[in-house]
Amino acid sequence: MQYDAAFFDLDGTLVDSVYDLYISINLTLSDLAFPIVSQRLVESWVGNGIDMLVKRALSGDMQVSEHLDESLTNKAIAQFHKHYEQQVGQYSVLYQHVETGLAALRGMQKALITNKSRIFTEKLLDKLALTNHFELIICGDDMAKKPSPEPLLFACKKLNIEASKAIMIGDSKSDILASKAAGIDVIAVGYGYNQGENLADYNPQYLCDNFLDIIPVLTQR
Ligand SMILES: O=C(O)COP(=O)(O)O
Ligand SMILES: [Mg+2]
Repeated sequence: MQYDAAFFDLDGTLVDSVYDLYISINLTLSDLAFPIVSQRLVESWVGNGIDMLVKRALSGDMQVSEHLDESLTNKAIAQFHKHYEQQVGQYSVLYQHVETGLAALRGMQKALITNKSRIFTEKLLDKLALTNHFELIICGDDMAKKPSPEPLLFACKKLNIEASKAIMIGDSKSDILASKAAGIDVIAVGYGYNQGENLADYNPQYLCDNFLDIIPVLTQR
C-alpha cells in the first residue's frame, strides 16, 4: 500500500461541529454585551483553535483587531470554555459516510490531529463514539498548532513511520500547509470549513468532495 498511516483533522473533516461553536460563541458575546454573529461567519472562523475563534468573534472579523483588550479577551475565552463545555457535541454530527469510511480503514494506523483543545476534543470524540478509531490523538494545546508541521511530524515519530508513508486529510489551508511543511501528502475535503479560501490554490495532492472518495486514495497500491 502507498500509505501506512492516515492523519485526520476533526472539525470540518470528520465532524460538522459548527452549530455548537456558533451557540457557544454567541452566548459568550452576549455575556459581554457584544453583538451576536451569524453561523456562516462562525464557520469561516473555525480551524485555528479556540482562542483564535474567540478573538475573531470579538473582532467581528477573520483578521483579529490589534486593539483587542487582553483582559477582555481572557474573560471571553473563559466564558467560551464554560459554554462550550456544556454545549460540545450537542448538535455536532459526523459527516456522511465517516463511519463507513473509518470502518473500511480498520487495518490502517490512524491519528487524529486537531487544533481543538484536548478537553473538548475528548468529549466530542466520546459523544460520537470515535475515540477507538485512533492510535494517537494530538490536540491544539498539546504542541504547536497546524499550520505548523510539528503535530504531523510528532505523529510520524510516535507511529514509527516515514513522512512519505503518511497522508493527512483536512478541510482547511492549515491542514494543507502543515502537510506540505512536513513532507506529507494531503487530501483536502471540499465539504468542510474552508475559511473562505479556495483549497485548490494550495495545491493539495488530492481534492475530495465526499468522505468515501478518500478510501481508494488511502488504500491504493
Ligand atoms: O479550530 C478548531 O478548534 C478546530 O480545528 P480542526 O479543524 O483542526 O479540528
Ligand atoms: Mg478542520
